[in-house]
Amino acid sequence: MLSQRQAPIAAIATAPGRGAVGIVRVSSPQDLTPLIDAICARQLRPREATYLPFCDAQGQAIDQGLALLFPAPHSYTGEHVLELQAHGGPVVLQLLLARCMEAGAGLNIRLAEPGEFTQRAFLNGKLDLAQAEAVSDLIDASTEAAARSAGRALAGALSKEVGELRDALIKLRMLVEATLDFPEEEIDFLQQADAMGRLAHLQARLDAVLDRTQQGALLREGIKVVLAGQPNVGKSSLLNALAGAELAIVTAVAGTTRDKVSQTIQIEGVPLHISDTAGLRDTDDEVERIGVARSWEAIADADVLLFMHDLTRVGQPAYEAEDKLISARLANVPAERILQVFNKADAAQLEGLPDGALLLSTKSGVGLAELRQRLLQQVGWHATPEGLFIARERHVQALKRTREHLVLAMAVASQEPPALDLFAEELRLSHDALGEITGTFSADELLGEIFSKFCIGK
Ligand SMILES: Nc1nc2c(c(=O)[nH]1)N(C=O)[C@@H](CNc1ccc(C(=O)N[C@@H](CCC(=O)O)C(=O)O)cc1)CN2
Ligand SMILES: Nc1nc2c(ncn2[C@@H]2O[C@H](COP(=O)(O)OP(=O)(O)OP(=O)(O)O)[C@@H](O)[C@H]2O)c(=O)[nH]1
Ligand SMILES: [Mg+2]
Repeated sequence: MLSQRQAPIAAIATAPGRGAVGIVRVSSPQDLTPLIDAICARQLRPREATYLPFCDAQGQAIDQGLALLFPAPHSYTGEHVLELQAHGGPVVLQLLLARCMEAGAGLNIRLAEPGEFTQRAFLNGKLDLAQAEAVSDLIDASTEAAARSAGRALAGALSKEVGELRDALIKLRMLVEATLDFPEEEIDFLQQADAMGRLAHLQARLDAVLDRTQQGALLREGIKVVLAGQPNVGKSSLLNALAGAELAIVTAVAGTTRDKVSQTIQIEGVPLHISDTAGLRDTDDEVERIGVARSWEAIADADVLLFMHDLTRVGQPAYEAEDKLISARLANVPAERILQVFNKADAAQLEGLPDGALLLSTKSGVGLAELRQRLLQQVGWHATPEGLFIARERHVQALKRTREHLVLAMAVASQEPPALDLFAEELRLSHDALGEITGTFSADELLGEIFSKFCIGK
């Protein structure tokens, strides 16, 4: 690992394809002069763009571009970074990258792994882990709200919240550890230092951060919504209405949809990955049967199951019989994940419906706005995107573990007599869990997992 880290790396740092300008960048702990001499044929002033020809091994110009040298440690990675800003065609950039590999052979240069520039920035203390993840989330953001929130996380919004919790935790730990050294004072400590009061305060702050982090994770991961129900109830019509486009075929024929049709839309910046599925029924049609099997798979995988009823058929014996069969099979889907909606409100009489039933007409648009709100409510979205930072499920889990150990510490402290060493240990475990977010305590394995999901050149 270490020797790998020490080799210079190179990659095309702009998305492959046609762009006006493209960048090949090199990051190296060693001095890059030999490579610069070979390609740029002159010295570069630090952090100053120089317009020059990029030379191949024969001294022929590959392109005319800007060379930019960031000497260590004042660069993105904290190492020496050379940027060759060229014309953005894929072939010229590949040529330039190949030229860097050739000219850097003596330095043992190799191609960069995905995320390796940012990983080096992390290892050299330029970014903490939460910020490094935000770099990737910024690039991958699928909504404007997600991009803005990733920008805030990159600027350190999550790190700052975590840092404040950490400081409070460290203060408490210092008090406890000091007391451990003077066992005769143990009994008084918890009262004198108001350990319980501090813990309660810390927990309240942690809960606030956890809430914001959960909202940030929703913004990043989005929600998997599956539209299901009997054939012909209007599932595909709803997908089209939500997406604002004719994505799925709609006909009056029951059994129109066979394959799952998926589309990501956004509501208040929260990405919703919506899947329309084949109507649920027993059928002799082989293709439709496979479609229905896929519907059930999608249902099992849904964050929210939007189960649709057809008001023009509710109460009819055949419809109700089918509904019973389906309901029995739905019994193992947690009730809080299911949102029941009643469609075709424009064409039916509306008596005898359950209280709070969500009425809809994909035809007239009635109930759509309410449905959007209910979808967000269902997954616990209550934030306004302004001021939010993007986060990941990993951060949520680490905060939950931090909280668990705080709660255990409180339990220990309220025993008679309190076991101060156990109290100290729970605080330490809480501190460790918190440290996983910014990467103070993170296994190599976790780091590998995180950075491998980046795009190449980042
Ligand atoms: N051309 C180019 N544009 C880019 C990047 C890049 O690597 N190259 N970035 C890549 O992601 C982002 C900018 N990130 C950067 C982060 C730090 C430094 C840097 O030079 N840091 C020094 C000096 C800081 C200062 O002067 O305040 C340092 O940290 O010491 C440069 C770019 C977006 N735009
Ligand atoms: N009156 C009325 N008709 C609707 C409404 N929504 C859908 N329909 C009609 O109901 C029929 C079935 O609509 P689809 O969207 O194809 O239904 P589906 O649930 O996807 O059907 P399958 O793919 O066969 O499972 C079509 O003729 C639609 O025009 C509505 O709100 N009101
Ligand atoms: Mg359909």
